[in-house]
Amino acid sequence: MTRAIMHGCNGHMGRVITGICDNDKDIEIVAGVDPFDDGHNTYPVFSSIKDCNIEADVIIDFAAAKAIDALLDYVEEKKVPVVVCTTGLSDEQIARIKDVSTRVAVLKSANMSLGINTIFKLLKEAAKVFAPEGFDIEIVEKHHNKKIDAPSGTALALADSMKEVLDDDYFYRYDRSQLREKRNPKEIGISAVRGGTIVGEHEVFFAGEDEVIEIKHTAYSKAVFAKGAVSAAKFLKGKGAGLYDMGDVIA
Ligand SMILES: NC(=O)C1=CN([C@@H]2O[C@H](COP(=O)(O)OP(=O)(O)OC[C@H]3O[C@@H](n4cnc5c(N)ncnc54)[C@H](OP(=O)(O)O)[C@@H]3O)[C@@H](O)[C@H]2O)C=CC1
Ligand SMILES: O=C(O)C1=N[C@H](C(=O)O)C[C@H](O)C1
Repeated sequence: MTRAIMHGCNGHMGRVITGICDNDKDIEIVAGVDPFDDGHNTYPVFSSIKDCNIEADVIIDFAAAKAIDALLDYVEEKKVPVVVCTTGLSDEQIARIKDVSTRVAVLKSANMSLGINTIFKLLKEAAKVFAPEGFDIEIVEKHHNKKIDAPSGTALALADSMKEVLDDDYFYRYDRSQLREKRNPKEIGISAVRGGTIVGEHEVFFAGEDEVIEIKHTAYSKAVFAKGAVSAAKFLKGKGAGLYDMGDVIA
């Protein structure tokens, strides 16, 4: 049995994960953390992670970038492994996660779905074939109108996965509105659409002369992310210090 703390328990993802754990005998949410609590949870809820006095094997985090520093303080102090799913983190926060992972197990992933984590591998192969042939690379992501960060963490991770196998001079272009020049062949364009209740769509285009390859992932419910996060929490229980990702869980 994995005992988990749900960080961001009253948010959209926290609620879906709570529902999944209610029907899974191998994991139990023993406490939640969220600034606002309407008392609907069956577990105790703390308004701040620093006040949480319940022991657990792992923390599942779907909260907000502004909450990450206090979360990492707690992880360091209690030496409790953490699955970090929150996106929109600063470069400093990402650097701190790497540092903390030298002392505690941390699994960080901008997208917990099987589909996106498989696409990371496919994109590396595709980029190796199409980029040297002069194909332009563009990413378009679409999300609901409640999303705070743009572009999505997944779009950045998709770009990063390709950049690993491309020449160093490739760079990310988020906005062309001030440009009056042709597209730079070394840019990876990343565009964000926000509207309605779109759960999450990511599309990567390799656009060449007279042919276009499109690789697309569509999430139809938040359950795809929640199931991945629950698997990741079970995986991380008892793990030694290190920086893990969903590739380790799926492998
Ligand atoms: N890796 C992945 O696969 C996925 C990642 N995400 C990411 O997860 C994050 C959460 O998404 P979602 O659930 O949709 O967002 P929500 O805004 O619905 O939920 C976040 C919850 O965290 C709460 N919160 C804010 N500050 C703190 C704090 N200091 N401590 C604890 N909880 C806090 C919020 O409270 P309040 O509303 O009062 O501020 C809210 O209840 C986002 O960054 C999103 O991009 C989402 C889906 C999949
Ligand atoms: O905020 C969301 O909803 C999502 N955020 C993640 C991201 O920023 O990539 C993952 C998923 O697409 C849903």
